[in-house]
Amino acid sequence: MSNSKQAVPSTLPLLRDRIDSIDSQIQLLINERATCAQKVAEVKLADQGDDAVVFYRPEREAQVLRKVMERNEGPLGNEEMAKIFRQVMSSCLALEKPMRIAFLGPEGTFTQQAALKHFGKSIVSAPMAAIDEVFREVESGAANYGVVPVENSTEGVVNHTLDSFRDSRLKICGEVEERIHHHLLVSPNISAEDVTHIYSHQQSLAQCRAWLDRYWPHAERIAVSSNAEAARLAAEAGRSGRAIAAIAGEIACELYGLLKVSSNIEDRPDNTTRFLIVGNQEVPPSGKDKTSLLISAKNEPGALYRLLEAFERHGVDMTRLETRPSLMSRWGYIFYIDFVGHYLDEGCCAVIDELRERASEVKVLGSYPVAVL
Ligand SMILES: O=C(O)C(=O)C[C@]1(C(=O)O)C=C[C@@H](O)C=C1
Repeated sequence: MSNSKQAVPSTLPLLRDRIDSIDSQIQLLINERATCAQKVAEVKLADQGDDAVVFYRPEREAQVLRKVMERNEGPLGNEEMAKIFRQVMSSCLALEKPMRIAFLGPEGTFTQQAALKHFGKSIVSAPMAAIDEVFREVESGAANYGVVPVENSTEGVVNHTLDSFRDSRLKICGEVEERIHHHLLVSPNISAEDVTHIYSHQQSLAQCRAWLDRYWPHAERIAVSSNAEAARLAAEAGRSGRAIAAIAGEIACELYGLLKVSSNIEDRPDNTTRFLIVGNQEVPPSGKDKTSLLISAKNEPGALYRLLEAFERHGVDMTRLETRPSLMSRWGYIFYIDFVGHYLDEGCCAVIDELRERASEVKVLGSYPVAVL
């Protein structure tokens, strides 16, 4: 084993020898860990059987990554170290069973970026044209899990995602938050000075409006179906010598071989989107969880108050309340509520039991680990 107390060599060749020695130890340990993961898969198969076996364990992954961050002593930062272990676990899970993850496409969207952040890069990611198609792909078993956007700090909730839970039996198995950084991108053989049109999704054009007004006031802004589509169009135009630019993220930049003219051009530096992981499994407690509910309130005076009062009385911290038309009656509404804790926790269980008496419908969408990365 490497002894970190040894005197650190001072010459480049000796330092590189030391790095080679450490690398060989790391490589042995990673393969030892992967062998353990293979044994875990055998135990899971023996315990659960071929049809019911669930290899992906979100609660365990969250616990592993939290421990990594808690014991980290640097110089690498906690998040950087957790990302390394995220990929190690992704590779180990792929050894147990390769995961096919459906996401709101096309290739290059922030949702794909979020899927790779949450599951690591050893997955097969499948782009879907719409959010309900992501749900259907997972419900049919064609994908193991799905990743969909649920809210953005600038634009608010994604209604299509909330509405998809009304009729779906899928459970929320996790969440991931992605800082949304927009970049101005052009094809490598295009000069930025020649750009006359800037393509992006309407939301992204809106999120970069002040920057565009200041630095590119004369460029025409063209809204397209997604940032990834804008990046594809910029790459395609570049091949025929047409000077158009795209506003898109890192993954689209890499995917379509574009160059960054300007980075992080979003007007609000805290621009963040939260994504949900949906699947066919309930997740056991991880020690730091949240729960999402769908509730149909009775159409009577004080109905909403009585629902919310139960949380306060049981000391359960409600973190989100969204309203959507119920579609069951013209002015009926359903409520999406997030709260801190797992539905199996005593206080949360008591609240849910009371809600079932006070509401016309209570659907537990899932309890899942609070986002770690
Ligand atoms: O502990 C398990 O259940 C494992 O399968 C091992 C492991 C890991 O690499 O740590 C891999 C995949 C799971 O999603 C969780 C953890």
